[in-house]
Amino acid sequence: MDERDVRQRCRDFRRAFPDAEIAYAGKAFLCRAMARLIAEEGLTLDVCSAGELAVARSVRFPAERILMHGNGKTPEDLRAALSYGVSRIVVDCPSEITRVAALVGGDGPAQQVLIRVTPGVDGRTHPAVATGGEDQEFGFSLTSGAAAEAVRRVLAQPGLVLAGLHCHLGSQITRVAAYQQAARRMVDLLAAVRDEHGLALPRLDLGGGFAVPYLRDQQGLDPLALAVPLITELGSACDAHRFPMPRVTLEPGRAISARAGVTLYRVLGIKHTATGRVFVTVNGGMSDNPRPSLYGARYSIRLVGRRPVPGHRSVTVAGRHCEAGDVLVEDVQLPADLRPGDLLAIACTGAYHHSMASDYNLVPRPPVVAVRGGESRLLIRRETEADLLCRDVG
Ligand SMILES: Cc1ncc(COP(=O)(O)O)c(C=O)c1O
Ligand SMILES: N[C@@H](CCCC[NH3+])C(=O)O
Repeated sequence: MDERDVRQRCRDFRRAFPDAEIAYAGKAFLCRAMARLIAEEGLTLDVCSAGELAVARSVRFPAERILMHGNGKTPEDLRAALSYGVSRIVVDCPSEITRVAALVGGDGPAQQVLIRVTPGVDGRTHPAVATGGEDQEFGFSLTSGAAAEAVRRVLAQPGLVLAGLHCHLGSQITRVAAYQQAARRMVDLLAAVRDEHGLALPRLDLGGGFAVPYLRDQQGLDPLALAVPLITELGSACDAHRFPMPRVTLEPGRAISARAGVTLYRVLGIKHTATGRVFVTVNGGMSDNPRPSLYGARYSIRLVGRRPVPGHRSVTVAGRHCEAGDVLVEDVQLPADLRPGDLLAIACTGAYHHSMASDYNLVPRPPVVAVRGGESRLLIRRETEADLLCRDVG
């Protein structure tokens, strides 16, 4: 992980949206050093489990700068959030509203909540990461009236303070217009809440999902390109309803950490199939990067550490797991003299790689190393056989 890159991305967001709260989505990549960095850069942290919160707590991340998300928060998640005193809990289910209120009880300080709204906006992204439309499991529908009903339920709970509304369109969103449309619809709802309850909610959280290009021919969404059109749209929607401009929160995950990450693999073997394909097998795969098999994600890869002799050929880089689908990069040009022992580097692996890694086939998870100014430092050590066995108590 290139530490300077992560810090620069945090600053880019803060500069593009000087009046907004920028909340890093920890699900993209979180460890203690990352939580410290996010705190130092003045960002808020979005956690979605007691586990992510435990990392934040272990570095004393300020509770007033933590949001808790999740469409299925367990009682343990909620208890952890309340006992640490997180700033806001984003409620995502009718029963969660009463559950949080019951946990707060009559004596404790009231808990601030946001309501996660499904705005009915198509982010035009991969269906597995699209959360702005109706037919998926996140949020209270704006269209059906479920969101307005959730507002009534929260307002009826004395232990809860409704701080505002939230929506998240999904991930890898490239269109500014999708965020503008969501902003308009959310302001309509804020105005409807004011008209019904006489209450101008102060906060509007428009989620994350800002696209990152993994390959040269892919489109990203630069915070600077988004900022003016989005904030202008929001301002005119507020003006139209004579609604005071709410405090905006944005929750970038991938856009902060993806490009900082490079994964190194060691070539284990090279095989020619009867059909004429060349498979290069490496010492990792779907256990450190499930994204090709989940979303058909594509990556760039290159030989590092030595100068190849001229000449390339098309190969498929496969992982070491017992699945024919464990392919990291398909049909890519790599040096023809590639051999076992070589190192291959895959770019743009700083988000949703280590955080989605598994122990499949009991292959230990790789370490994470930070680099800065020519120095390297271990952030997460390599998993060992002892780690793999330590929970196995049978
Ligand atoms: C509620 C919420 N906020 C923010 C994010 C961050 O998304 P991304 O990493 O695509 O910016 C996610 C994940 O998609 C999310 O579920
Ligand atoms: N894991 C997904 C993104 C999901 C974001 C979380 N809501 C990816 O790698 O693209």
